[in-house]
Amino acid sequence: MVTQVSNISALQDDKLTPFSELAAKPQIKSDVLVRLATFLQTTLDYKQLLTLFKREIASSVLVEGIEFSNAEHQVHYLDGQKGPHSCNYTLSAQGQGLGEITFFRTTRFREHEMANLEALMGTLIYPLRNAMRYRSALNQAFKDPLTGAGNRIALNESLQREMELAKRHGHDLAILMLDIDHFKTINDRFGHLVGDEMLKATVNTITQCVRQTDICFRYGGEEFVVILNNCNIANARLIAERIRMDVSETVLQTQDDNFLQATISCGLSVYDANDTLENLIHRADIALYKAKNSGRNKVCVQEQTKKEETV
Ligand SMILES: Nc1nc2c(ncn2[C@@H]2O[C@H](COP(=O)(O)OP(=O)(O)OP(=O)(O)O)[C@@H](O)[C@H]2O)c(=O)[nH]1
Repeated sequence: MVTQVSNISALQDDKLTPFSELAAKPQIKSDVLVRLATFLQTTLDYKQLLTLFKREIASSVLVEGIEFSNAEHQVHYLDGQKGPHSCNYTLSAQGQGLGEITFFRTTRFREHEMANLEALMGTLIYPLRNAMRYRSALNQAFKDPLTGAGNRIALNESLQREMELAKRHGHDLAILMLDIDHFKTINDRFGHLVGDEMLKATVNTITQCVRQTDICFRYGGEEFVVILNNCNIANARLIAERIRMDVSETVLQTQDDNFLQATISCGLSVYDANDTLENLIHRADIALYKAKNSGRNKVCVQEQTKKEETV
């Protein structure tokens, strides 16, 4: 299989500076570029943007697949098919890296087609930069700035979506509500900054104990919720136990060389098709209350039947 990869070129702003001299000159009429630029201003969604771009350039250059990746924004997207021939570009705007874009197709890209492609890409740079900025702003709006965990808005959105998916596909879904034990004492003895460090360390430990698709949210001060999708009660208990153990074994070294260890109490509830978001959270909250009242550093379950049990 022959793979054609063009020399990687740095596309800066709307100007392309290829490492190798391309003899061919672009043959794109200015009205095509204006039309394309106008189209690309209609969305801030990078996936839509790339789909639009692929569709709109079809009359100038046939492209069967576009792959875009941006490590900083954790974006990797393929529109269409990968083919045996490809040309790849590193994109940047005003010195800011925008990621890599690769065009694929079954037949070889001719030099004049690459020249056209590069001219067309000039219209993509700023809309793509805006789309990346928008994505970053959206992500920030859903994050707790201290710990990096999702915030309450993100929790509500994600849990609602996961509940709908679980209902539609008959998947299991469980949530954990976790609360650091005697956190007030840590704040009182060592100060709020150390308390903050403890919150961050706890989120780190929690996220290391779960799959990437299971997301951790800060529910309140020192309270967190983890959504465990595709997870039945037995597995949810195991995960909750693992988090409880790992948190109790994590040692936080303060700047004054104090070594702190915290424990966590956990309430678990499992989604039932008749549940509302509030019900599901409420049951996890009741289970957490039970764990606190029965000595802390424990995992408790609150089932739909209102039967409570300790792991
Ligand atoms: N450092 C820090 N402390 C916080 C933050 N948000 C809430 N808190 C503190 O968290 C503490 C919570 O205390 P309590 O609700 O009494 O709970 P607790 O001391 O953990 O006791 P139990 O939950 O019953 O084990 C309070 O002292 C809050 O001020 C924060 O962002 N940073």
